[in-house]
Amino acid sequence: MSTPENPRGRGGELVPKVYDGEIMTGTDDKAATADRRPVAVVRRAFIDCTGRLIGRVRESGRIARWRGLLAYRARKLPADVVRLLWFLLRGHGRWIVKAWTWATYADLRSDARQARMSGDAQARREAQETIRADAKARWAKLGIGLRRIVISAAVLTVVLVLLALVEMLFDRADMPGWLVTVYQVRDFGAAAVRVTVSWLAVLGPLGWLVAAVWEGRDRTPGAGWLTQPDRADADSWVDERMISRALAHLGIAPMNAFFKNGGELVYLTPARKDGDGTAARIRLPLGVTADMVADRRPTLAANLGRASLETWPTKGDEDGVLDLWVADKGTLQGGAGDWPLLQDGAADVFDGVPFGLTQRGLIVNAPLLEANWLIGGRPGQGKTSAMRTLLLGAALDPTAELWVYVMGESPDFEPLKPRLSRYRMGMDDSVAADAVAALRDLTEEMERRGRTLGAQPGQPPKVSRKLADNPRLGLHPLVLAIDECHELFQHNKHGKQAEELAVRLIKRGRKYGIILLLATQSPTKDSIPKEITRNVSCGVAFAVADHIANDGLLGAGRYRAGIRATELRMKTDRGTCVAVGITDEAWELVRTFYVTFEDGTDLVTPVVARAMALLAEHGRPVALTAAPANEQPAPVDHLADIADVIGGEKRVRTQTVLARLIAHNPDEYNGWTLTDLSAALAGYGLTPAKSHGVMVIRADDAASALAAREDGETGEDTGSRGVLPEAGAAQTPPADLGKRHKGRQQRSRLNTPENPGERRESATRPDSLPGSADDG
Ligand SMILES: Nc1ncnc2c1ncn2[C@@H]1O[C@H](COP(=O)(O)OP(=O)(O)OP(=O)(O)O)[C@@H](O)[C@H]1O
Repeated sequence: MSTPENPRGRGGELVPKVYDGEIMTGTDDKAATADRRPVAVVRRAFIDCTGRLIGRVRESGRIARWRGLLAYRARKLPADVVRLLWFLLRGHGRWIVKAWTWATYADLRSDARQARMSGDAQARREAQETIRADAKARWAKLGIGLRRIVISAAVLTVVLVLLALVEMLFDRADMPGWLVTVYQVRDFGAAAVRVTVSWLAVLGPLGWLVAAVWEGRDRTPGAGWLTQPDRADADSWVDERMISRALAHLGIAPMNAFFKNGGELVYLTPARKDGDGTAARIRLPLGVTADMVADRRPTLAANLGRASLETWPTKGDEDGVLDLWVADKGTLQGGAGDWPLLQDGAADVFDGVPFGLTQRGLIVNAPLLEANWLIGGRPGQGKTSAMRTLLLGAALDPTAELWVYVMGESPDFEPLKPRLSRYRMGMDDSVAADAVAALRDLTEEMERRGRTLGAQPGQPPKVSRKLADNPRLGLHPLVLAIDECHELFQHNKHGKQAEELAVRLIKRGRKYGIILLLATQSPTKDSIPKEITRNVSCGVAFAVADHIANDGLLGAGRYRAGIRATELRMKTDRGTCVAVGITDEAWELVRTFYVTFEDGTDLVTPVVARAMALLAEHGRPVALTAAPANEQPAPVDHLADIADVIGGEKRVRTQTVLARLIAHNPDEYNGWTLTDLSAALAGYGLTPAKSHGVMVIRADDAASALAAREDGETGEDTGSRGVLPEAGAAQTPPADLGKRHKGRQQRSRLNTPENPGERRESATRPDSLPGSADDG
């Protein structure tokens, strides 16, 4: 080995310098082989082992972290000591306050004060009585405790003095056995007390100090400050302490006061990992509501070191309960990935179809059965794609039938065409007319399904998978999707009807496997009827401009409750939506799956091809519901309707008849005027008559016209049943009219119970209505 003075070793070779305390890991082999004495061998082995150990220690990241942590705490030691001293002082202060509160009944008096301030005399009286009763009880308890101690001490002293006197007079050897045992117990007790007292002299003050520091500790939960060197790991770590601190700096006055007075937040659910983030449920202090926190979302997000979109303060079960979900940093930026059914697989509409990934990183199986959807957002944010994904899912269920209406020029659904039994796209009125016809057909289909269900054994309350599988029943899932639906609801001619029919379907179609999917850019109260917004079960909002659009899609009060799609950024958050009703949670932040159909990439067509193959495999046609798209609805029988609305009355004012007709069949009669009614009556050879100065339609006349028409029809062949009679075609009714047309006959009979003969006569003279003698 060389020395600093002699860098050359014993053999004259150059060897590195060695300083005191340096561990020689790379010991010179030659030197090692040279010295084979046992001491030198052991020394070399020791050096070798420790060297390796240190090397390993250096490699271990965990230990390195601990070393870093300890070094950090060592640096912080002076500050920690000051902090502990402060806790010690504050602990004593808090004890004094507690003792004072106890002695002066400050707690009880504050109840009384609150009652007085709220002007509740009864509560105040009760609080004062409680003070009196409680105060007595408190001191009484103290007195009883003290008395017990004094009595016990006196008894013990007497016993000990007696024992000492007896021990002075008698030798222990002469004492009876039981007395000796008593002395032994006394001696043992005395020894125990001595030991305890000697320990207490040391442990007592120490315990006192610890208890005082504990009492004076920071009341914010968690002991993160002990181990958390800095906020470098705040990306994935949100604990109660961080949340409390973030809430304490929101600038909400009652919250500030609460923290200033040493208040502690109650964590109904402590911060815990929840998917790709952290969730906590917090009871807020007096005077603070969850809405107030939601309103300060950007500040809260900044305090937690997150983006606004990653911070979700929402209202819990009550206004004073805050549900907070904070995403792990950056996790919401990635897309949802490939749609699970993109390459293979089928879907079952009864189980839902894959729609997207929630903030918890779970796949949402979107409910379609017993659900209706309203999807909205600003242009280009992913509404149509989301609707298409839902339809693609439904297409992979061979029992589902799909109808699509696009109220604009857009090719988004073109590739689905082979799988759609009804499809119209465009901006012209005929598309709106067809969409309304589809809604009307669906309402009729709904009635039919109601009857079919009612006829099933056990009268099942709703369509089940088993019933849907039976093609003869026609109870399969039927999905109607309308893209840009605001164009339809705002249509000057068809809008009103569309609204009424859609509302009826949404309210009642649920049980019958009829599903409505609506997408819109414009979810305002003018463009989407309120009844629709109120009744859809699944609301989906992509980025929206304001709280009106937000609540239009997600339901009233959602914005205030912190469920806000306004936080979603145009473009940046394209494909991400806030949804309600699609899971059991109050809301979900969903990154929707995207099945590409743009820029020459078409992943939709292969899925549709698979859907077609599935249909073929199950032997199911594309169109299962009877009415083909171009079928004209049966013409409305105006005469029958007029007779119907006259009901059991002898005559009814023309205005009333018109109003009743509109109520009876708004689709047909909305927009009719008295002139239209007169024209229709004239078509049957009827003219309104004057009675008591007003124009009326007589029940007799209507019945006669009907009877005359029926009579004429019996002579015709069946192919002409729908043809309306000519004006002059009213003929004498046959004598057996009542027998063959029970419903009409009953109505006629009710119309003129007192004079059936006259009725028959008047029916022979349809042109004699004005000024008819029977009006008197
Ligand atoms: N889930 C998604 N993931 C990624 N990109 C998406 C997603 N959804 C939509 N996009 C992108 O956004 C574009 C617009 O989508 P889409 O046509 O569905 O929007 P929109 O809201 O219906 O627009 P508009 O109101 O103009 O009809 C798509 O072409 C696609 O590039």
